[in-house]
Amino acid sequence: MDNIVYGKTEGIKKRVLEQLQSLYDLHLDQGQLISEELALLLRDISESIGREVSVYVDRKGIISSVSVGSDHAVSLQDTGSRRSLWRLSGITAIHTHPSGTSRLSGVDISTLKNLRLDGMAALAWKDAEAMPLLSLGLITDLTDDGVPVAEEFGPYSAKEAARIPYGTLLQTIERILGKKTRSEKTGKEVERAMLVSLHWGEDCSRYCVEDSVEELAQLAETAGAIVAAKFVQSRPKPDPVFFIGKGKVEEMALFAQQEDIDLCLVDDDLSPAQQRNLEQALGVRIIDRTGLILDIFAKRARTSEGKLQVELAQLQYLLPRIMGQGASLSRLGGGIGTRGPGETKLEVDRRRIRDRIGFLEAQIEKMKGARRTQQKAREKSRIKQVCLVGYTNAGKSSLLNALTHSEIYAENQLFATLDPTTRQLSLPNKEVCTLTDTVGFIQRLPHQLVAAFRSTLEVVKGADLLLHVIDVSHELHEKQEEAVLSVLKELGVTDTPILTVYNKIDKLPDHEGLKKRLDREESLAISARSGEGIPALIKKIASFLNEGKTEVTLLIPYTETKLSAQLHEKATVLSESYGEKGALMKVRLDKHDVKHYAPYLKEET
Ligand SMILES: Nc1nc2c(ncn2[C@@H]2O[C@H](COP(=O)(O)OP(=O)(O)OP(=O)(O)O)[C@@H](O)[C@H]2O)c(=O)[nH]1
Ligand SMILES: [Mg+2]
Repeated sequence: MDNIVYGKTEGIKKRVLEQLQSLYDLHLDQGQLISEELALLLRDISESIGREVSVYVDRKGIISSVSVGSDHAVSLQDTGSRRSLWRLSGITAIHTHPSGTSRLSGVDISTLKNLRLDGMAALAWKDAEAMPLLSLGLITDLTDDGVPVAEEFGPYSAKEAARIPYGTLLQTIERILGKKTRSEKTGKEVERAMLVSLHWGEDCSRYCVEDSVEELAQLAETAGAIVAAKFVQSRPKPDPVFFIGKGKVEEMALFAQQEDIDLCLVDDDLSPAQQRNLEQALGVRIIDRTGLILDIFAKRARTSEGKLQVELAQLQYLLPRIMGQGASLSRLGGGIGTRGPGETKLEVDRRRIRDRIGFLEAQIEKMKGARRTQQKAREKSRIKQVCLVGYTNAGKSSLLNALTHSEIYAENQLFATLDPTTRQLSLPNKEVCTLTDTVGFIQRLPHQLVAAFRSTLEVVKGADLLLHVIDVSHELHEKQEEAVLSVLKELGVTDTPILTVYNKIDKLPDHEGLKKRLDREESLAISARSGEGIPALIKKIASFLNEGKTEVTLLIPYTETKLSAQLHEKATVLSESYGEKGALMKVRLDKHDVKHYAPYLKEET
């Protein structure tokens, strides 16, 4: 550093110039606005030359430039330290008003705003011996268009100014500005969340605590929150009052305050009392794992049946939590953002919630009836039903798209799909089947949801074949696979044949090894993205659905037109030609149906 003094330095005595240069050697304490020493030096130099003197100080307290004259911007041009849109420049300007008050001028304020300075301070004094007074300008807000809003504080004596907790003040301001910018970007307030996961007991056989908290973070982001911190604690068992230990509670309460946290997500299910106690101790909203998943479901539900089911699950979750809850009732129910059962619904008492639950159950029951009828019709139509199941984000919807050339919603989000979507899939052997996409599963899927979605998930039960999609590129795919199988069991799906489909092989560095390992009959490696393995999968589905079928040629006399109509309905007619004696039909049908047509069987030639 050459200790350059910028600005109008002509005619300044060498002694004073040296004084100006020596300003570079002064360091402020980190987080300090000004020191008395600096204030007095600036006063003395400014008095002796009768001009303004400015210094720029960075966040570490180092003086990065010194200039003379009123052109503030001169030496700031090359600082280039504006870090991101909503951040301040990290530079504070301190300058003198040699003949006037410390009040900031219009130019001072606009420089503050234009350069997004941390602060703009002006010093003035009554006479050469007097203690300087300091006024401080800060950007404290942004307009809706993102224009900085400045405020002036002070004047303070130099002594007082030296004691302002300037660093903390700036952090707070940046947080406010940051929040404002984020919410402008997304059009809604983005909430800052801290996560906590408790490791207790010995059981780490399923998801380990770190993996689980990682998944919780993904869920939180899916729900639209920003994850500010993850806490993990080990304990022999949960604390009955707070769930986590008291020390952790204190640590997190402090963190919440310092970091402007809006909510705390707990990677477990809390008792209503624990939830209340934690909420009071931490001073932020508490959402437990089930609450969070319900929240995401609420956001995703599209069809009226899906919405009813989510509301039912939410109310059942809420019911035990609203006993004697006055003020915090509405807070408990709301999820991230403004979802959850609406405020008005939350204000009704338990009895009315019960009524609503009864109503929802009845509605869902009615829809179930309609669904059953559809299901029966499908079963009768002998069109085979294939159903996609798998862990959330495994690529079920992407696979449905790849197989049926559709464009249903597939996203790198947890629970992108809630409502089942059915498409027709044409198979090579002239057959068609239906392919249904379903909601993704997750480890420890809330039981309220399993119950509420039972009727939707009945398509899984009624399927002829399940394609279990696994994201083989995921570190924990084996645990995810187990989780899916256990939810299937919970749903009572035990007899349906399962074809295991290892997806996303394009993400694996080497998948030849995997393909070799998959010599099990009922598994397959594919990439829904690149299309690799899709033709093989289609073939496999076809042969699976045709198991127990056989192809025969029948000669149906013209007197038996009823029979040929029946064949068109029950079997797949591969070819048909008309001869003298009747219709020659090549058909594929269930082996045990062949006997019904025995008299008409024609020997293969
Ligand atoms: N690289 C790669 N990415 C894939 C593949 N299949 C799916 N994806 C991506 O994985 C993410 C999840 O895909 P989806 O099809 O939405 O997954 P899903 O199983 O339907 O998820 P949910 O509906 O949330 O349960 C998306 O970002 C897809 O683009 C694949 O074969 N390779
Ligand atoms: Mg999906």
